[in-house]
Amino acid sequence: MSVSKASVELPILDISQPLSPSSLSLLADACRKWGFFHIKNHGISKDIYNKLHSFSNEIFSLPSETKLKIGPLSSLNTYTPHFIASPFFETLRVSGPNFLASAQSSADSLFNQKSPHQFSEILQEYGDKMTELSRKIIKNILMSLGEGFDTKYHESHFKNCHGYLRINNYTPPETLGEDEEPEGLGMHTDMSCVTIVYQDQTGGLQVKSSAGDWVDIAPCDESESESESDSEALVVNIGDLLQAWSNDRLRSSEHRVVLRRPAINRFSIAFFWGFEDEKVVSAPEEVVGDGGKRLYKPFVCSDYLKFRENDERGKFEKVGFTVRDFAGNAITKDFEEK
Ligand SMILES: O=C(O)CCC(=O)C(=O)O
Ligand SMILES: [Fe+2]
Repeated sequence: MSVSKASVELPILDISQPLSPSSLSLLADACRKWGFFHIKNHGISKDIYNKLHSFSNEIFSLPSETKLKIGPLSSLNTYTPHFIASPFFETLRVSGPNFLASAQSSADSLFNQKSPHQFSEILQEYGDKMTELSRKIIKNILMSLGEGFDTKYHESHFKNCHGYLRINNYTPPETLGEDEEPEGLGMHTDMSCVTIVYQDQTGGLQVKSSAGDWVDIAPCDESESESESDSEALVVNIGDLLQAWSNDRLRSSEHRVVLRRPAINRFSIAFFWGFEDEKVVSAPEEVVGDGGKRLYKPFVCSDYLKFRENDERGKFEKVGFTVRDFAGNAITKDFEEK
C-alpha cells in the first residue's frame, strides 16, 4: 500500500463574501487540478456539529439488530451497515428536501416510538444550510469558468438540483500498527455535482493526484486561523456530474478515507448536491469552447446513477467505472498538473 504523509494545500474561500477575481482564479486552479477546496464562514457553528455528533453516536451505538431495522433489507433503507463499503464503515442517509421527515422516520423506527425531534430539526437546519451553500458554490464555480457563466447557466441548468446527507461513522480495528492504514472507505469518485464534507479532527481523507499519489486533505480548523468564526472549514469536492457538464474543465477526483493510529472513531457528514434525475447532462457549447472536443455523449442523469448504483457496493467502493466509462468519448483529456 502506498503511504503518503504529504498534505495538499487547498485554497480556503470565504463563502460569506462575493469572491474577488484573485479568489476566483484560485478556485478555478483548485477545481482543475484537484477538484477539491475549502470554504470558511459557512455559518454552521461548532455547537451544531457537536450536537450532530452526539446524536449520531447514540444511533451508531445501538445494537446491530436494531440498526438493521432501517438497513438495506428494510423498506426505509437509510442505514448501511459494516462490511458493505468496508468493514470499518457504517452510514446513515438523510434525504432532502424534507430532511426532518427523513431523519424522523429513521429515528422513530430505531427507537420504536415517536422520538424527540431535536436531531431531526438540527438535520433540517443543516440540510437547508447545505442547500444554500451548494447554490453559492455552483455560482462561484460558474463565475470561475467564464465571464457571465453564472447568469447564463445557474438558473437554466442548476435550479432543479437537489441533495441528501450521509452521516458516516468509521470504526477502526482496535489494534493498528504504526504504518498500517486500512481503508475506511475505498477509492471512489462522487456521483454529485458538488459534495460538501465536514470531517472531524481525526483526518485520513485523501485525494489522488494526477501523478497517481495519495495526498492528505488535512482537517482545517478555522478557529486556529485568524478567522472570527467559531467553526471548522468544510471540504468541497467536484463530482462526476459536474466533470461531465464542464467537459473536464472541472475535475472529479478519486478520493478515499484511511484509518490511522490512534485507533479512534472518525465522524464525517457528506452532503451530495446533484442534478434532477431526468436532466440530460451535456456541456454547453460555450463551456466546451471554440475548437474544443466534446468529451462526453449527452446522458440522462438517472441512467448514470443507476449504472453506478446497480449494486450496494458500487455506491461506495473501488469503482472500476466512472462517468468517463459511462458516457466518455474515446478521446479524453488527461488533467494537467500545473
Ligand atoms: O468521510 C469523509 O471524509 C469522506 C466521505 C466520502 O468521500 C463520501 O461519503 O463520498
Ligand atoms: Fe466521496
